[in-house]
Amino acid sequence: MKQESTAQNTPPASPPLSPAPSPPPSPPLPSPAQHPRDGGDPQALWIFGYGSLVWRPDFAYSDSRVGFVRGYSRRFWQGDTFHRGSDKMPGRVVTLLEDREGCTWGVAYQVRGEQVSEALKYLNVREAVLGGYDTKEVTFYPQDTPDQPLKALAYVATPQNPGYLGPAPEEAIATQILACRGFSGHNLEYLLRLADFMQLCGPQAQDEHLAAIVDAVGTMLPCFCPTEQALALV
Ligand SMILES: N[C@@H](CCC(=O)N[C@@H](CS)C(=O)NCC(=O)O)C(=O)O
Repeated sequence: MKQESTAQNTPPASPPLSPAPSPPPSPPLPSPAQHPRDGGDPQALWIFGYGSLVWRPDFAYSDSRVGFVRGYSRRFWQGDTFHRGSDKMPGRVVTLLEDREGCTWGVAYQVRGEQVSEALKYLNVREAVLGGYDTKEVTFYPQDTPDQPLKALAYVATPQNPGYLGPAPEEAIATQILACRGFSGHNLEYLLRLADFMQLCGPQAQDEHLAAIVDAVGTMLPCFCPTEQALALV
């Protein structure tokens, strides 16, 4: 899918200002030599999104492709106390787990010229400072041209970051998602928007971990829905 960005003229939204505690010092931005360049255009960079970035990149880009990376599985194993949770009730967002058999679908965005520094500056705050993610080079396979893979930059939350929660039963993850919200919205929205994206990718794009959490949420939701009596009090 080749999309002309509608975001080219809209400034990237920055995370909402909030009385959140002052974030830790920003980790150094990847230097131009450090991040993968698009072989075709030395001024271009591809950024791979596989969580909130698939529906809310919020930075200007010149092109985008739906596709996948091999050797990684997506897991709701990163805690989040800003965007989809709080210090008292951290939400769960996704990261990439190295997995030889794994395949993770998402969207790669091409940034060019001045878009590169703007995107990296914005994502450094949203992903690294506020989210605990590090950058990693991955090989991205566009859905339409899997024989022409691209080098891309991905933001990955490793087990060494303080927000990392690690594995839990999908039912426990679903309960946490149903209960949490942050400055970017409810954690359930995060889950369902990602599930919607995967639906759009078609039957070849499977994510059993994501599907199990969505199923668990569907089973539990009636318990979280207000009863008639509770609605009568509204
Ligand atoms: N790095 C992954 C995950 C990104 C992600 O979900 N990051 C959180 C930071 S904790 C975020 O940006 N959340 C914004 C939101 O939830 O709308 C991606 O490429 O999409």
